[in-house]
Amino acid sequence: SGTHAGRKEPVLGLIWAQSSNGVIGKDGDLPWHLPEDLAHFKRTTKGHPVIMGRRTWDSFPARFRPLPGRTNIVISGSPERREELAASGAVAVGSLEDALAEAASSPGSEEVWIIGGGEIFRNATALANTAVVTVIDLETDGDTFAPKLGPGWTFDATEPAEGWLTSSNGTRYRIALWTQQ
Ligand SMILES: CCc1nc(N)nc(N)c1OCCCOc1ncccc1N1CCC(C(F)(F)F)CC1
Repeated sequence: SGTHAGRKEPVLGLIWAQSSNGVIGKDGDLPWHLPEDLAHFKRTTKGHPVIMGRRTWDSFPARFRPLPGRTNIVISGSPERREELAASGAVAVGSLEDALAEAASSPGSEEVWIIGGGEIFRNATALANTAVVTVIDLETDGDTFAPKLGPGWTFDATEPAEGWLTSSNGTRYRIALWTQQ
């Protein structure tokens, strides 16, 4: 995406959108509508491999699957599901380790983006070196939550530095960048 191209080592990034109380999902969907975040998500991940869990793949409206212009790597423990996923345009693997190996040999692998969901994020926070978090100024309930970034993570910046951006639909949000050496 260029945002991180200045980095030396390859970017292994986590990208998610969350409410102010840490919700990232509810009943397999996003509990908000934020077009500017969709644009940010597409712009950041375009041209790079994306890694996701099977539930996140299932949460996409079918018209978005597979995300165009990037290798869609989906983690599923079920061999049957892996066959179905491969038939629908994903690269299906059985573990995060296999997903990272697949991503490393995919186009645009100087940046690899882990895009969800909660379980995958939790397993990846120890391995990733970048987190790009859309924080939405909204308290909402949900069933899936953002991971805690451990002590190795440093808060770098938000865009905008102060305050919030306001979406076309009035929702306020900002984008926070964290890194881990
Ligand atoms: C965008 C939501 C989003 N934001 C940031 N910043 N980081 C993410 N990791 C992320 O979650 C992507 C996977 C989950 O995504 C969806 N989950 C439920 C319903 C719809 C979706 N979307 C709709 C838009 C579509 C498009 F390709 F247009 F972006 C992708 C799938």
